[in-house]
Amino acid sequence: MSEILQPHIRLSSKNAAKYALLPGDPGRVTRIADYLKNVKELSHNREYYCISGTYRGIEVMAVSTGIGGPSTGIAVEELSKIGVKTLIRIGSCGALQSDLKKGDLIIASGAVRDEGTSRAYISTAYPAIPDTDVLFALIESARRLGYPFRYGLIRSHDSFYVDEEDEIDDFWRNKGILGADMESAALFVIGGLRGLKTGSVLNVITEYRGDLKEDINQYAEREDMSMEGERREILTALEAFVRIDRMNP
Ligand SMILES: O=P(O)(O)O[C@H]1O[C@H](CO)[C@@H](O)[C@H]1O
Ligand SMILES: O=c1cc[nH]c(=O)[nH]1
Repeated sequence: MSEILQPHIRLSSKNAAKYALLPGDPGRVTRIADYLKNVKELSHNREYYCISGTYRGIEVMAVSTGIGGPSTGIAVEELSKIGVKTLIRIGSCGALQSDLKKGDLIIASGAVRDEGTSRAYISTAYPAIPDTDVLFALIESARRLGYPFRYGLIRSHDSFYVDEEDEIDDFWRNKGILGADMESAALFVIGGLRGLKTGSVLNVITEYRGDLKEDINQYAEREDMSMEGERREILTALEAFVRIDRMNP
């Protein structure tokens, strides 16, 4: 555990909690604060906005990762250095299956490693999977809260605006992949290599063959079911921390 100030998240072991929520968007950190008590603003540097607080008596942090594997990898490494042990991504994603609707949750049981960051660490023979306790805790929490969700494989990618994105989506859809994000694979692989417990719960903000740009604009403007999905994923992850903490107090 390092007392040295980490250069990107600008935190040291003095700031660490056992549990961290990892949204991509710094704006989501501000909204997470509404679910916590004793909220403290810890740091804000580049894409990393970091707060701490308590949820049902448990100390948690929320740290934004920015978009994509590289900035997520930096956050995960630096959080690990200061002593954070359990990290759950709460992200937005695009659905690849037609039964998934806006505001539904996808709990990732593994990620296709179609991005560069995890490959910079180790060959794709190494699996991108969450910690089993975290996965089960997320599933149980979503079930108890009564939220619509599916669990299964997702795809993490670096290719938001490539010309062939529809064809790529169709390829993975036909392999049964539920949705697409840009960070979960890096989180799972780096977390696995560093001995961390990781998980990922994603809010469907655009349906299969939906209007991606329009839907992301709606999310940025905090409209419709995407905000309800965000509320659901935050509570699912916080309740998962409570379950995990009961198992390993
Ligand atoms: O909403 P966040 O958590 O950033 O997640 C998704 O949104 C971004 C793209 O709009 C990517 O980071 C993708 O993974
Ligand atoms: O389609 C989408 C939507 C959000 N994030 C992604 O990575 N893909």
